[in-house]
Amino acid sequence: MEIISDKAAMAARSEAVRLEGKTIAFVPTMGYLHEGHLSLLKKGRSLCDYLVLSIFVNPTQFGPNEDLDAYPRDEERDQKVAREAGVDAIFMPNNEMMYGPNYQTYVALEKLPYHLCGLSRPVHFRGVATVVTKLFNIVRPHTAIFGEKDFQQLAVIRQMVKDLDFGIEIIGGPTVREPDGLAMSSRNAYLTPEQRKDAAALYKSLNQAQEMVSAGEKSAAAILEKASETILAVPGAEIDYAKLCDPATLDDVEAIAGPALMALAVKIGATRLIDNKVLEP
Ligand SMILES: Nc1ncnc2c1ncn2[C@@H]1O[C@H](COP(=O)(O)OP(=O)(O)OP(=O)(O)O)[C@@H](O)[C@H]1O
Ligand SMILES: CC(C)(CO)[C@@H](O)C(=O)[O-]
Ligand code: BAL
Repeated sequence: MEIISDKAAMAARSEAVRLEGKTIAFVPTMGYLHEGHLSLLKKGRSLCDYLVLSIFVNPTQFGPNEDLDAYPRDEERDQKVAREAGVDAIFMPNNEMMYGPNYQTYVALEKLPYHLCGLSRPVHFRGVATVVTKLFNIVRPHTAIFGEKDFQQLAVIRQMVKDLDFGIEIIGGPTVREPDGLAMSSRNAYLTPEQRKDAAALYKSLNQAQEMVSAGEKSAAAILEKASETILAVPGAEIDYAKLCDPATLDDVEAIAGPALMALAVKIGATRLIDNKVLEP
């Protein structure tokens, strides 16, 4: 496994792999790897000849009062885990390599970011779309894999790849969960043991919503009221949003008439967690 921090070296490696007629799968991450990331790496490994993992905590997708500086990091452990997962190259640039002096170009979508996480994190998706564009141009993958836990991010990337003709196949991987249902996330490391137990309320509320829909409930308001009740039973929980929306446009849905995305962002103490489930009538 190669560890590459220089973008020209990464581009040259990808070019050499392509010239050999091999295919490249790419899993972009911010590191502090867990089983969710591993499931994406496994998918990539099975799909292509050469597997690239990137680890870069991208400053442009964090707002001024967010957790950029606190974001958990463990390079040594990540490298060990990546080697065991069969990664061929880790691309881990630094901020100067990605955003040099006088940096001034950004990629912004006009509709999808104006929903869900984009409302509470106004610069977030512009930062994600920009860094993923840069990573795609450096790594030049045939296929890239993203987690469904970040449902809106996956939608943004699919739209961007289609609109800008990237010619990269985008694959979504299902959310990997802890035994109590909590979606795995690097940010789970911020939770105290008590908060960690309480955090299972997000998954519980998604399942309750599916049960209501399966029992014939159509009203989004009724479903979301029950979800709020379950989540707010947790001491110190604060709902950033709890929404039912169209999985394609992310527009709000008032009555369930087909598959609907239930999306949650909840602060447990200082930690903001997201989760989602597509509810099937
Ligand atoms: N539990 C999970 N199951 C499947 N994929 C996941 C899971 N958690 C994260 N991913 C995916 O891994 C990729 C890298 O995500 P990232 O490094 O931000 O991890 P994270 O654990 O989501 O961190 P954060 O705490 O910032 O949300 C993204 O495509 C993300 O959707
Ligand atoms: C896609 C990504 C690596 C871009 O920084 C990040 O948003 C993430 O880890 O989901
Ligand atoms: N997994 C999304 C990265 C972020 O929250 O910034």
